[in-house]
Amino acid sequence: MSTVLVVNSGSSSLKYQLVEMTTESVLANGLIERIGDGGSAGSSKHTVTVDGQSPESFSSESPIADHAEAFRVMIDAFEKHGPSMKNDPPIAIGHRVVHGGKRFFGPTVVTDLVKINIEDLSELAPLHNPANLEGINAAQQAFPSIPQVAVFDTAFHSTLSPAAYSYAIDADLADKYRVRRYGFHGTSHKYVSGAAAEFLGQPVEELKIIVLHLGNGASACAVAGGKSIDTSMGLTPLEGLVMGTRSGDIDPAVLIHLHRKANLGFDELDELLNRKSGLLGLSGRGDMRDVVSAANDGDEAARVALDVYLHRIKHYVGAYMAELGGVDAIVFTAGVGENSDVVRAGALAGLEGLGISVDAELNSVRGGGARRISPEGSPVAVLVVPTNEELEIARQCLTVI
Ligand SMILES: Nc1ncnc2c1ncn2[C@@H]1O[C@H](COP(=O)(O)OP(=O)(O)O)[C@@H](O)[C@H]1O
Ligand SMILES: CC(=O)OP(=O)(O)O
Ligand SMILES: [Mg+2]
Repeated sequence: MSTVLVVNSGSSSLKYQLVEMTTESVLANGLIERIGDGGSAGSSKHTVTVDGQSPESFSSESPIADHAEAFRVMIDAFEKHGPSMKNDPPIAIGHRVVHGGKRFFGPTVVTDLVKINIEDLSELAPLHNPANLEGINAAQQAFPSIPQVAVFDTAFHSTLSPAAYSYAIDADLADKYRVRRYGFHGTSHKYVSGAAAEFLGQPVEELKIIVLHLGNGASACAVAGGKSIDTSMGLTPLEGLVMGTRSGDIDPAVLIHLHRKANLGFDELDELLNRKSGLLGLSGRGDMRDVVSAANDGDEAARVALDVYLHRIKHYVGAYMAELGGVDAIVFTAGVGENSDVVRAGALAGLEGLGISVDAELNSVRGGGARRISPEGSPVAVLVVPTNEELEIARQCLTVI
């Protein structure tokens, strides 16, 4: 049996999936949360699913100090509940790495030099790259003879033109300090645009698609003929759409103004824009479910937060239609995009003149796989396509080992 283990290490979590590659079926997956959160509760949560089943005994709560320990806990779970990694090891371990800078354009077998480069790029993705590297180190320790493969969020956007990726600042300074737009969530944008084309029964090479990845982090991507031509995140995963706690687009002069007038230093400004802005900053709630329910209850700040969030999405849809010269499909994905009918309807409201509309009944359907939510015969297909970054990472692993 050929399996690939996919590891997605977040700052405080480790998500994993064991995929059988001939059928692309998921043999087991799991989520370990609150790693290193040794505070008052002192417990981390581990949920495992094997063959689609998650009996009570598979979940456990006990403190997990770091990603190395989380990795051991995962291996133990495989030994206890199967499939055993020791008896039947995976042919590769694939890792999500968020920032690949200008060095990595495709899936890459991890060497010491690759690790040095990932570490070097940590300053451009401080919330993500250090955790990704910890996951790689833990996997190498546990399985020294299995190839580790890094799959970068930035890779899919390596097709951006200089017009799309350049900031209009001093060119020498930009070059020296690697300042340009890189884009993120590329593994998701690639998977989702491919799956959307498959759903429509048309070759992706012939389609113009706008993917709206709306999760905790959120980004839009214009995909022409299967290639990313523009995306809303930039040097770091901060630019673009409004997110749970990140501001997205902002006039850079706001920083200078707040530095001078409110006496905020750079670390405070970093913290402000990355962790205390977005939906949280506007309304005191970072989770879209809470924002929508508060807005429904008449909370004015929540209403404004939702409106700013929707306004920004619409702004990018219009921009990307212009860049693509039209659009065949607009695709919603990730936690908010897959689950919130309110966001989907609101983001595309009033665009009927551009051939874009959402059918209220189709939009209200919950769950399931890829589906169409635009009315029959509507010129632009509006779709919901669940993302599967793990499967895409597993597929890409096979291309390099
Ligand atoms: N029914 C829902 N309505 C609105 N938002 C939802 C719903 N279910 C999940 N979400 C949102 O999805 C987000 C998580 O998305 P996800 O793609 O899992 O994020 P990430 O991978 O970045 O952690 C949560 O912050 C939550 O706001
Ligand atoms: C790049 C990024 O923002 O990732 P996430 O949505 O997982 O935070
Ligand atoms: Mg995500």
